[in-house]
Amino acid sequence: MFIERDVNSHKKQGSIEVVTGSMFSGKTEELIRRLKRAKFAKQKVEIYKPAIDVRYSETEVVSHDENAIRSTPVENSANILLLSGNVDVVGIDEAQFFDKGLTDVVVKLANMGVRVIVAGLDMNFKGEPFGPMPEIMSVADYVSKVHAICMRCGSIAQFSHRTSEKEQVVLLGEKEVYEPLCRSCYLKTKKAQ
Ligand SMILES: Nc1ncnc2c1ncn2[C@@H]1O[C@H](COP(=O)(O)OP(=O)(O)O)[C@@H](O)[C@H]1O
Ligand SMILES: Cc1cn([C@H]2C[C@H](O)[C@@H](COP(=O)(O)O)O2)c(=O)[nH]c1=O
Ligand SMILES: [Zn+2]
Repeated sequence: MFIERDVNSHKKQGSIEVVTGSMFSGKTEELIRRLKRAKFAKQKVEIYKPAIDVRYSETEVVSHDENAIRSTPVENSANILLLSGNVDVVGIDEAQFFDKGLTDVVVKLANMGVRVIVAGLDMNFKGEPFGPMPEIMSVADYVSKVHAICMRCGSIAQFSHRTSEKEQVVLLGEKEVYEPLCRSCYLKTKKAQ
């Protein structure tokens, strides 16, 4: 489990943390856990998500287990910078859906002394890097890769397999459209398609 060296350390120096993995791997729960701890430490916390992600709520980040935290939906990464004056900690969920400018935004925030925590899918359903996530992982101070459980064999899963035939990269959905799979089950399933 990720433990902050010092919840207040960003006051001396900003930082970038990334929580990544497949769908159902616990990214949002981990993001909420870290942000709630920052709130207990009386820090000013702001949470953003892309405006397109309205699956559970327009104004909350919600995990698959229905843990929730208030959030601001934003149209693009530049808005995050505009809205984050005087903030100690910035949380960003579903970061894969943001534009490539998100990398610059998180670096600028960290350089201003902000602790930035980014959660997002590392790969799309094709197993390819997703949106700005690869760049953000490379500039991050800390990267936590979390895993789901494979729905076919019970191993550790890192792929988000799409069970529908739709081909566009962005397709919002839950268990009706996606299942987490391990490498071996993902490859077998793709071969059989
Ligand atoms: N196959 C699975 N493997 C692990 N967790 C699962 C699975 N299916 C459902 N879950 C639930 O999803 C929760 C994680 O939800 P969440 O934090 O929203 O994940 P993510 O943001 O990575 O999609 C787990 O605590 C668990 O209760
Ligand atoms: C793999 C994949 C996922 N999506 C969508 C599906 C969900 O709406 C989100 C991921 O949510 P989670 O919090 O990580 O469970 O992303 C997509 O649009 N395209 C994909 O390839
Ligand atoms: Zn498997």
